[in-house]
Amino acid sequence: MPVIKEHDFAGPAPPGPPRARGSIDELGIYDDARTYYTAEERHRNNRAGPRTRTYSQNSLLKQMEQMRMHEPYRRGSHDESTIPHGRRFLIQVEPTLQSLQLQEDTDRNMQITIEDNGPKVLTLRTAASNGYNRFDVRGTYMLSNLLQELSLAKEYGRKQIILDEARLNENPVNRLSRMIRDHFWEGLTRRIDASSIEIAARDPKDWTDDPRPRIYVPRGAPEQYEYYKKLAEERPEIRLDVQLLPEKITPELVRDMNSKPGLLAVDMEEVTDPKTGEKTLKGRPFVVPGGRFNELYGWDSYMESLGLLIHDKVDLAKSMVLNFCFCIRHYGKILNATRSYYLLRSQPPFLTDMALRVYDKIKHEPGALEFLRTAILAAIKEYHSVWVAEPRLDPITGLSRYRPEGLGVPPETEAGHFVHILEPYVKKHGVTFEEFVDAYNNGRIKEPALDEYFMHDRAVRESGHDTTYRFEGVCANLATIDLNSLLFKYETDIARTIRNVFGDKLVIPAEYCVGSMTPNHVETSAIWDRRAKRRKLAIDKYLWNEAEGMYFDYDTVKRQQCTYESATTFWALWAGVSSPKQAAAMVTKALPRFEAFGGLLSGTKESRGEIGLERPNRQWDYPYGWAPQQMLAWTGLYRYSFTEEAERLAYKWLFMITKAFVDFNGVVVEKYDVTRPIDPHRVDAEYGNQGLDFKGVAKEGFGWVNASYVYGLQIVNAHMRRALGTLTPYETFVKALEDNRAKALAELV
Ligand SMILES: OC[C@H]1O[C@H](O[C@H]2O[C@H](CO)[C@@H](O)[C@H](O)[C@H]2O)[C@H](O)[C@@H](O)[C@@H]1O
Ligand SMILES: [Ca+2]
Repeated sequence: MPVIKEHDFAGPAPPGPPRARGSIDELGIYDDARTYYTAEERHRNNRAGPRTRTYSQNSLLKQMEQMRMHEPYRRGSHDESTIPHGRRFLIQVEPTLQSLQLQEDTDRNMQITIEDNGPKVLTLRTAASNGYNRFDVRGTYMLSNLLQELSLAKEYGRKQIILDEARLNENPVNRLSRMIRDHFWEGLTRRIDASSIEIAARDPKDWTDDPRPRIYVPRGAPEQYEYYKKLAEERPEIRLDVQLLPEKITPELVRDMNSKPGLLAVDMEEVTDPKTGEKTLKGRPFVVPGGRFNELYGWDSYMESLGLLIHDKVDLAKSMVLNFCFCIRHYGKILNATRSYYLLRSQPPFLTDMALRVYDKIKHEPGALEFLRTAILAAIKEYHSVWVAEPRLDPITGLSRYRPEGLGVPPETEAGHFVHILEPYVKKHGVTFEEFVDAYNNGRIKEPALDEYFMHDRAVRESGHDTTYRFEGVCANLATIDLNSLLFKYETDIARTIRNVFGDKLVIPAEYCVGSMTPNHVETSAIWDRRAKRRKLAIDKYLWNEAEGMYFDYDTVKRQQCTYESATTFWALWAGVSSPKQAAAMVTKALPRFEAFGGLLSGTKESRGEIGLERPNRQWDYPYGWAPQQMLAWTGLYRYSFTEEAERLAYKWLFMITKAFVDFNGVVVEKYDVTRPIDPHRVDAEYGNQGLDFKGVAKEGFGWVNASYVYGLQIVNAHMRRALGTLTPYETFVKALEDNRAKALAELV
């Protein structure tokens, strides 16, 4: 079986979203909303002269009905429907928005979806006729696009617009790709500096009575401390609280900081202020996941970077790598996310792959090599000090576990998440819930069984898979296939980079040394090759299950393999740790257990077990599917030349997302129920779904799902992409292919 070479893979060739090219592009029909709605000339009805109408599309009709008059009903005249790039409508924004909402948003959730019971038709007036002719806009998709366009037009202050029909009936694959490229990334980009600190500092998870903006600056960045202090003084109205982080970060310190949660500073660059000519600092931007997650996350960022790179937003992906290097330098690790309450834990590590993909795009630029050197050195430091050090390293197997430090109950979870766990203790101590949590967190009440529970809970959150019955009450003991695949990838990436980019010699400066390392010693690829080989042996020994044809976690305390079937088994393909034989076994035996309507399930139904009142659904279990699981599996399957399987899974995922986007007013959410064909975005486990809460038009989508969409479009072939644009279910698509093939064969004879 041919195995593709490391980093040859960046997904197959065709670019993600096609920018409409040729004359349609020159007309700017698919311009981003700002460009489209701020172009004065575009919205001036040059054909109208002084007669421009000011009534809403339906109001004249209503008046005539009231007067029992009949306006001659004219659908667009012949020449309008044959205009090369389609019909254009002359619309009065506010009144049309109002009648549209009143008539079509029947459940009043500020979205037009297949669940609304309106007539699903609205009459618009055409621009070419100066509003004299009318045309019906029909169906959920076009009407919801109209709602979105009008919402955007209103935001840009337009009273009247001339709207291209092509924006209403646009191929949904193109529209979603365009929304992601032109709107969602921007909506999710944050910068922690004077330009927008109040937006970046906002924390929807803040549980305190006074959720004011607060930033913690590490000791090693005094210039940043000065910068934020000055900013706070100059703009007292934002109430920015600037705190210097103590030198030593301990579990007690982090627990005590929970009464004052805040952002953690990330990297800044020195720039010259164009107004004053003076030197100042500028925050390095980053993308946040969205919804309640308004900070820089670990593995979300990696997934997001795959989408950003396809959209040529290389600087943003590069900036996120540099922010990670800053975190390793100042906080000792890539954090779960950059808030004070995440200081002690990390998330699944992807830094080497992320840095190499960025490097690949910038390697001809000055400074590219230094960028890669910094990132690889940071990854080496993180590898030694976080992932292969106690307590995460299991010295017996040589494998690693998620096992962060910490004290007490994680404060950022949704209220009520731990009630069922803590209730018995609350009763036992005869205090209120709040009193118990406070006493337990501060060590006045000791409960060793709870300590054990929360050690595992923290590990669950570090794993990124929070939460799942795979991990409950045991996570910190597990050598997981996910983490060990990722570390194998670090080892092989580092080996190859040292060998191929740095002439097989990498000097490790003092600031990157860990433990007994000698400053400025030289590392070659050999030691990293050996580490990778050792890990592969251990993975084969402890995690591979020949009979089942897949990998399982290994319980390092019970010294036995676990039985929970997790989609993370495919991460071994992504990392290249499997042999071709193992890969083939996984495709034949394991893949069918995880494949569902909308792509890959996180875990199998059998492994999750029965759920009920006492045992609620967990969001990383069956029947949910998550973007990172899909993206890693597609890449892994591709890597081992299982192209057809990768394409099929990508198609199913993309189809589900596109259909929800079309039927539910442009929604893109954090995760999907991949067994639910009609409304897969409905997920009520734990804190519910993120990305649903918008009025009129979605502005952000959700970071890693946005990325999975544009990345997935690179996995499927052109034929599939076209079929997705017409919302063809996978089975219909395959049937059509088979029919065509049979026909072609018959014609051959
Ligand atoms: O607030 C509860 C938990 O939320 C986060 O986890 C979820 O969102 C993250 C951001 O998209 C994602 O990385 C993670 O995989 C999700 O499960 C957070 O990471 C947890 O630490 C937190 O307790
Ligand atoms: Ca509605």
